[in-house]
Amino acid sequence: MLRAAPRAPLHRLLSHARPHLRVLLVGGSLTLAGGAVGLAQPLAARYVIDALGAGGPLLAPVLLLAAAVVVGALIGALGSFLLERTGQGVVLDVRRGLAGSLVRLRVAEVDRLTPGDLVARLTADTTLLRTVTTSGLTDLVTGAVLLVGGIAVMAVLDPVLLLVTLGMILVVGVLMALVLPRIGRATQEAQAALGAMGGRLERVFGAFRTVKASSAEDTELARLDEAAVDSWRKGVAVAGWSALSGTFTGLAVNVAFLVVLALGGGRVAAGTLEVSTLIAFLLLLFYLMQPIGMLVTSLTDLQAGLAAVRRIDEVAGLDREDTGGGTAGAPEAPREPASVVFEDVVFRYRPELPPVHHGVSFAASGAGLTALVGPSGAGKTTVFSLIERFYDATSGRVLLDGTDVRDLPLRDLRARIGYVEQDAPVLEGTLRENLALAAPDATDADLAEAVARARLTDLVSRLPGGLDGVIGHRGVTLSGGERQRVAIARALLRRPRLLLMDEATSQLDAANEGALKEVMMDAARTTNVIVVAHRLSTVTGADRIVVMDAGRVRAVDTHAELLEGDDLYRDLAAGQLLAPAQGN
Ligand SMILES: Nc1ncnc2c1ncn2[C@@H]1O[C@H](COP(=O)(O)OP(=O)(O)OP(=O)(O)O)[C@@H](O)[C@H]1O
Repeated sequence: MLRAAPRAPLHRLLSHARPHLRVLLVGGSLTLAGGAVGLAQPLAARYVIDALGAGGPLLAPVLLLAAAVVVGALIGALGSFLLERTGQGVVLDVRRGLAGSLVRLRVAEVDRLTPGDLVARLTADTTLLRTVTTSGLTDLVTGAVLLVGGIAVMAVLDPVLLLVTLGMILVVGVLMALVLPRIGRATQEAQAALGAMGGRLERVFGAFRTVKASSAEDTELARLDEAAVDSWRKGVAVAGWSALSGTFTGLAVNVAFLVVLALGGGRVAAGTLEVSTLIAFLLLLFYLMQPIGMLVTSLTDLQAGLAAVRRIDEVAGLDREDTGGGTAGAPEAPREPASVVFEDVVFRYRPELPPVHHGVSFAASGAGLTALVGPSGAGKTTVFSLIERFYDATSGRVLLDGTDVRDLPLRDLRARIGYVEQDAPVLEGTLRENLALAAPDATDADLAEAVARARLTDLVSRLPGGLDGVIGHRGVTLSGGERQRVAIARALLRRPRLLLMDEATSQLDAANEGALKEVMMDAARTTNVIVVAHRLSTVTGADRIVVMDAGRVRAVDTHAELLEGDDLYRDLAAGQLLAPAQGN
């Protein structure tokens, strides 16, 4: 679904760990030191056994052994705390970066993505990085160093028995080379399935009432279940491969132990090997299980981490908006009405789709009301999307105040505009938060003014908590008309120089419609207001009406002139009982 990231995943994984290099080095060194102290334990044990055999004083050897155990444990604990803390830091950094990328994605990218999958990338995939970028990396190094250290000590103790150990290590190495790529693949598939499950859940909650009303719970549940089972299956595969490698590693160590015991025991019986040396060797062999286990686990984690990095980096490769520069939200004085000009605009949503605009041209400047009317699908809402630069025109130009919108910093461009979407989305939170979304610095007086202008006073007095009353997820606790007016108040608070209003196709009763018309006419006295009108009754008094049909502008005129001169407009008006159709 998403493009692959440009850089090698291992490189990217290491780049996430790099800012924490110093703490990683300290944590890793402590783990290493803890391990080294552990490495000394078999030698201390040999010292105790020799002292026992010789009947010498025991206090010093026993104290040394106890110190090795306690100090090793303490150092190890501190090291692992530091690494875990760093791991959480890496996850925080990556989540921040990813959240920044997600929020700044271009609208066109979001059109083709599944939000649920993006959520999984931000939550589940980033979590996978916690271990791998810290203890995973340090365990890899520490495990390798300790393994080499252990082998060196073994070489000093007995080179023949060492050969048996090396054979065992070779078997484990070959095994890991076979298993690791499979673990990596299965992890990535498991994460993708988790993302798909998020997507399917979001599909259900995005249309929850429709799902219920359609009695579609069971079919939707089946889709969710399918994704859950898919993720489970891949997770089980990872568990299977991990268990297999763990078991074979354990088996290899045990076989090596038995062979060393048999060979060493024979040599002890023959008097060619000290019993203390054999015991020390066997202890070392078991001690080596720890670095070998570290290596196996960290390499397995590394596979999971690389899978997560691939999925996270796919988001980093998506197109983002450059919102930098500009003077966001800073009120400009005086706020003159902005002018809008469309110059022969051709636009297609995606290269493979046919154009939605086939050379749209019109101009709307100064204070006043411009209405865009036309049949469904004519391209009216798309006009707004191009002004806001949610998309860029394929050819032709969109000018705001005489400047091509592509040449304006996005923040500056959008700071001039108030936008009321057709379905007037309301965000979860309080009414105050919803209103101040586009104008965080709005004072109580500003809020009160916008509430009054958008005819929301009744709602504020009815809502428990007033302005601080909580509005449910997607505004479900509000009526359609209230949502529309909340969106209008939000747009007005921005003190826009251009107000774009996409009229709701439904939801408004006569009283609401009248209120909306008043708000619109009121705003049009000082602002350039462009409205996509589905009800012609809302715009009969507009200064100009732009009639669109199938991606083209048919006519621009007043209501009275259009009734006279434009067939389509006359039909639209007749359909809404505003004027008799031709021939009636
Ligand atoms: N994000 C999108 N991706 C692809 N095609 C789209 C997208 N949004 C709209 N379209 C298509 O573009 C065409 C014009 O849509 P637009 O929403 O501008 O029409 P409209 O005149 O506002 O319609 P309505 O009156 O029904 O709201 C439609 O055919 C629609 O299917």
